[in-house]
Amino acid sequence: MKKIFAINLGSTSTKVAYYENNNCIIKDSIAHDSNEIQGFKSVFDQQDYRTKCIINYMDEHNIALDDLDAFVSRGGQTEPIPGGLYYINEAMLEQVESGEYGVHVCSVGVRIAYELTKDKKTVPLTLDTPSTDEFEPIARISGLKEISRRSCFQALNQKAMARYYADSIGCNYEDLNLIVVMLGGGISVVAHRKGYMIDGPDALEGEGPFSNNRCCSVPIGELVKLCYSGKYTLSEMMRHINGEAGLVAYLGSTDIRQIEKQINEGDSYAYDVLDAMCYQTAKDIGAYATVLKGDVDAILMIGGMANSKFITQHICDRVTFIAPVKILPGEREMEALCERAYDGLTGLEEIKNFKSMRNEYV
Ligand SMILES: Nc1ncnc2c1ncn2[C@@H]1O[C@H](COP(=O)(O)OP(=O)(O)OP(=O)(O)O)[C@@H](O)[C@H]1O
Ligand SMILES: CCCC(=O)O
Repeated sequence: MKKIFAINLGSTSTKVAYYENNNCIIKDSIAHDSNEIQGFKSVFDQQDYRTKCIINYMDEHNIALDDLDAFVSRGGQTEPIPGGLYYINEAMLEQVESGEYGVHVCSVGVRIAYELTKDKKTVPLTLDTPSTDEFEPIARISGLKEISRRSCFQALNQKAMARYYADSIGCNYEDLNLIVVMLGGGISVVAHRKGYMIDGPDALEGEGPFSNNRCCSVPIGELVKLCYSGKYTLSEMMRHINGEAGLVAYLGSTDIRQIEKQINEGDSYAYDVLDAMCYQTAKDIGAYATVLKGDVDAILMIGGMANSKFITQHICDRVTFIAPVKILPGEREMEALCERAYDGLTGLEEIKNFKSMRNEYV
């Protein structure tokens, strides 16, 4: 029997799951106090705190670290890599922790998986990391010669939900053309063509619709002026676009249920901001329909915000002429992490070794 433990670090929670073979024994979410989280200067400073929460959880549920065959974490950001299962190794951690490819708390998870399994038989794994890059060459040409467009979004849930949808209609993911709209902590609209995510945003650093605390695409000249205004250092500016922008900047909250309540009580400003987020998302769906040359089997709305009628309705109003819209709220990240780790352990799927390729082409 294979014993697998999975972790998935989000901004306000740590999701955990324990599987024996392909059977889910426990799936849970450890909620964190937002004041406690905000007290950390950088996401990387949360490592000890999150590790303690995970260990306590395992102790309370009699899950012995030494007995595990795999400890799998949602991945962190590295140079662009093919999708799939990877061993977490030092080369991967060095890139993840450099922050060069974007900063998100999921990056801390891979370090925790690695540290907790050191000198044990347990293998530390990650799957379909946010740096999974299946772009076509045309999608990389940005127009500014020094900057190549790159893929950075919640690839794990994008792939897991796309496969889940394909299964649910009796099709292969590899036979479908989909636009998958992740409405989660961030928003990413991605074109999937026959099993490959051929174009999508760098959702952490400035592309796509604005979301909870990210600004994403903005008028670029104005952004450059703000960078040189003397008001921000480089790291302050990075935090400004990914941490202090989006809904939190306009409305002081990322809680959609709370924002909807304000709207229902007559807050027209909150209405306009949330409507603008939906408008930008719909506009992106239109753009990605052209990537697929109009041949779109379905538009999937996934993630926590897909629970919001306001959001799904306001997006649908503008996009149903493109393709049928399927609303599949939530995520299948823990299932994907555990099931695919099992496939890796039993030889059904290759487990890749991460190796940096970035100096190979210079
Ligand atoms: N039932 C609900 N109704 C409306 N909005 C919801 C509901 N549940 C969650 N949300 C909203 O969804 C967003 C969070 O989405 P989700 O839980 O998919 O992201 P996450 O796991 O925190 O982050 P990530 O995207 O990095 O995985 C928040 O803005 C939250 O307010
Ligand atoms: C690293 C995750 C980026 C996103 O929220 O899409």
